[in-house]
Amino acid sequence: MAAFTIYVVEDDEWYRELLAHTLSLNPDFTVRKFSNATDFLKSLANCPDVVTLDYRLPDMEGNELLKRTRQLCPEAEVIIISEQDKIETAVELLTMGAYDYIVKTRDIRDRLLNTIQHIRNHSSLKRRVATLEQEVQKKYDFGTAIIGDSEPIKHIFKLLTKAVDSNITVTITGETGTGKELAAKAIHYNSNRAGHPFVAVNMGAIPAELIESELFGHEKGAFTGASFRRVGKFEEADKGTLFLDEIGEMDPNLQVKLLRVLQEKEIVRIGSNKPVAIDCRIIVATHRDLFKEVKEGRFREDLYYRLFGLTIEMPPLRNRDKDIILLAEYFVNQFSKNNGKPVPAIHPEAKKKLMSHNYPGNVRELRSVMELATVMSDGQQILADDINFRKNDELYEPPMEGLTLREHTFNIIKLYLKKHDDNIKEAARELDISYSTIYRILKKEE
Ligand SMILES: Nc1ncnc2c1ncn2[C@@H]1O[C@H](COP(=O)(O)OP(=O)(O)OP(=O)(O)O)[C@@H](O)[C@H]1O
Repeated sequence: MAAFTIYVVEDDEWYRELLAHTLSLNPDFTVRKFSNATDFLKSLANCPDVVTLDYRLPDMEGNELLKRTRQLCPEAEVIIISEQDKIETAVELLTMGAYDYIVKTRDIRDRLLNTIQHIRNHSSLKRRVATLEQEVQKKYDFGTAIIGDSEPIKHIFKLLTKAVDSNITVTITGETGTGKELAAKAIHYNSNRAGHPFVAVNMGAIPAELIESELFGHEKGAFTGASFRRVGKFEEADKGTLFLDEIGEMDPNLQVKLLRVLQEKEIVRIGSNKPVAIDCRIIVATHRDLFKEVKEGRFREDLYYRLFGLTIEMPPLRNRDKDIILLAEYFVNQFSKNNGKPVPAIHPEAKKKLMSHNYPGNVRELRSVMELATVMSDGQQILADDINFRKNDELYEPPMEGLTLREHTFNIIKLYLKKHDDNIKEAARELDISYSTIYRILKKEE
């Protein structure tokens, strides 16, 4: 861990030396001592990680000093050291943002070291989260995350930039596997909402009776089985982005509710009557032609126009010939590196074979073909024989027409299970639903 700076502010010399000595025994700690508030405040041009603050100093009230410290160094944690064990004072100081309140007793040293250890763990966690956030952001830089150099994809980059620069509602359309979710993430992680959650919900994959509580949350006891309060996806995505995938599959009753939420900018948890304000950007996606759905009466016209903002149509891979090899090399590279293997080259004959396919499963299909080819190759070169396209009837493409929502849900779950070799955990993860939901739906259809 990096060096950790602690300022000890204490007018009683004996205590000041005791605390400073105890802390400086740890070689990672840099300790500075102050006997009054004035000198201490002057030193806050450089913020420490932690301050131990005597509650009674000759030149300033404890509350006031805590307030100023928090203003000057909001990231520094303040531990109040006090003579008295008064619960009201402790509560007041903790509410004002003090990290802990320690009374001058025999075990003060242990207590102080313990608290500082907590703070260190917490701050290293905070640093880790910040690094991870940066990594995620880098991962979704347009150029690095969305591979392509063809004219259609260059046009998409332009639209994505427009979406990032404004808060406009975005509808992403396109066939399965064309990168709709990837585009939504790229918008989010490049926008000023990037530091907040990106929450994805697949409207087609969640059973109708669960979707409302999934989106809006519920209070404890709102219905049988609601044994705890649950925050819905709208609240989870607070200050971030809510990605509603397969919006065209949304139940008509729910369409009305969604429209209301978009208009009022608030939701009401099931079992509650208290509205909760929401602040999240909405991005929706569909593989359907929503306007046609409106004309045929399956999608509400008012919701359609409410959602109508910027439409980004992801091009199918067959219209982006130029990107096929680029993407193929990218997936081989990524897969080999993730598995700690050398990166095989793609033989010209294999490239020819890749160029001759029409990719009904789009980029997702190319990705799985290339991952399998990497496994099948001798590690040096991917040959034409290593490239295997699945037959059309095996492709992952859920049938959408003429089914009830329940049948549709069941089929989707079966397809995801097939895709993950009956691994329920993996299927649940990808569908963003719980294990138990999968079990329950399978059981019902038996
Ligand atoms: N241009 C691209 N560059 C790199 N990877 C891509 C690109 N487009 C898609 N992918 C990858 O292809 C896979 C499918 O993409 P994604 O899930 O975003 O598609 P989708 O259109 O949302 O699919 P569906 O309609 O089935 O939900 C993902 O692994 C994604 O990372």
